[in-house]
Amino acid sequence: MEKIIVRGGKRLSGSVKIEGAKNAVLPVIAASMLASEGISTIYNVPGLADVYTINEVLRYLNTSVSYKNGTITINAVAELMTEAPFEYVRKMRASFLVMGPLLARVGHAKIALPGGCAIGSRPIDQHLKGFEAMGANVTIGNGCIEARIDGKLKGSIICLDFPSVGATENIIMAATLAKGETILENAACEPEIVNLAQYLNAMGAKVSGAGTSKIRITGVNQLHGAEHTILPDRIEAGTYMIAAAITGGNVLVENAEADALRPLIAKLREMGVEVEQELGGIRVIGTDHLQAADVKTMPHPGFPTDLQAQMMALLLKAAGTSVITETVFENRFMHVEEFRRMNASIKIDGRSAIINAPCDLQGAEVTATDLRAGAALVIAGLAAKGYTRVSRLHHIDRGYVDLTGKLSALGADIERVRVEEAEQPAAAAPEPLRTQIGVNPKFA
Ligand SMILES: CC(=O)N[C@H]1[C@@H](OP(=O)(O)OP(=O)(O)OC[C@H]2O[C@@H](n3ccc(=O)[nH]c3=O)[C@H](O)[C@@H]2O)O[C@H](CO)[C@@H](O)[C@@H]1O
Ligand SMILES: C=C(OP(=O)(O)O)C(=O)O
Repeated sequence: MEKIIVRGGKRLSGSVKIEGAKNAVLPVIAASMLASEGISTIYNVPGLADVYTINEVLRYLNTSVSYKNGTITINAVAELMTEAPFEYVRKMRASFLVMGPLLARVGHAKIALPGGCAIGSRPIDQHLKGFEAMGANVTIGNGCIEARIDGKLKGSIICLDFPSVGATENIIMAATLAKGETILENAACEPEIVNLAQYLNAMGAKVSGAGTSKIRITGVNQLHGAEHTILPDRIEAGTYMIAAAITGGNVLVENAEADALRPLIAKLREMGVEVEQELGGIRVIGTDHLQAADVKTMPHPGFPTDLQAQMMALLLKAAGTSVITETVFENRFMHVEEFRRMNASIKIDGRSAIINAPCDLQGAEVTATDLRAGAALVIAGLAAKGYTRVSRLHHIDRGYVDLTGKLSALGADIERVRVEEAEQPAAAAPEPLRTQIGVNPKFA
């Protein structure tokens, strides 16, 4: 197995380039299956494990996908298969995004229950509610979800209980080929949804209102392949901004878009970090006097849950008491236990983490419990005394292209090494799959 080994104490400086967004490219690749004519070309595609996984899912469904130098070409013209098996889907929850396109184009989809990060119960009831409102018959059994419609889906008015990103994307994709108009209310407003809608419209769809909570989709008869560029990854950008801040560094985060990062920028400034928009990116200049701040994660345009763990790492170095409240996922504090190994003082009270800082962070043997937790531990390691060794790197590889190389180029003392199995910490037991259907307790 591999580990990242980081020795804290270096100030980061220079510039780092941000890749295309994982959370934008996954739905875009899934949406490509809607094109019964022509080829799609997708630019600025990051070389991430999740991208390879969704490409494999599409290939299994009889779509031709090729990926070279950051560009994917997809030909989905052949007759599609409609069943996505467990061995692909379990790796990545976003595989479930093929359900909307399959249902719209072929009228049938049978998908194994999706996997994902160990960040709590992640039901898919809102996706299914949308498909059912459009006339699909949905059944669940033997670890699979099957949806079927005789003829075409029908446009409908759908109001989500919660602005779910995945449900919004799946329902928009399903509605593009439905008969009539679909109105989606309480829709998620994330920039990745705007990016998806732009692609769908380039394919011939009629989607308006993406980026607001009310999205209107008028069904069309057929969609065709199109060219599309993936927007920069705001979460990767935010991760490097926080890494720069925790080291008191001076880093230009190239391609980062300030509009998509407003809540993080506001919090960094509140903590005393200098953040400037420059031509070509965002510059972050750290301070040796970080101030405590309270953070509450929310759907966009609130503070993103995907930056919560990294922000916690930064708050461990800020003077005073900070409170982080996680409202999006019910169990996204798995990194707290790992931070405690690094001498962090954090108390959990329900959905809040109370941080007493500044902590005298010390390097330790830690485990990436999920994707962003992994990045956060590396960030904490940049500011800790001595060596921090992070294991379970497959989580980090889902969402970061060459995290070690990019941090090293900024001056961090960091390397990724292969270690013998016998040296693995006892904690490296296989992970249980934590996905379930049903109603999120918060909606019950
Ligand atoms: C591939 C991708 O884009 N992943 C992102 C997407 O995940 P994802 O699309 O899975 O996240 P959702 O917005 O759907 O989930 C948000 C909350 O709603 C709940 N929920 C969701 C759907 C549903 O049918 N029922 C239900 O109860 C979830 O359990 C969670 O508590 O948005 C999350 C929230 O910004 C991000 O953390 C993920 O990085
Ligand atoms: C939770 C995340 O991703 P996913 O929804 O793909 O598990 C993430 O990107 O932080």
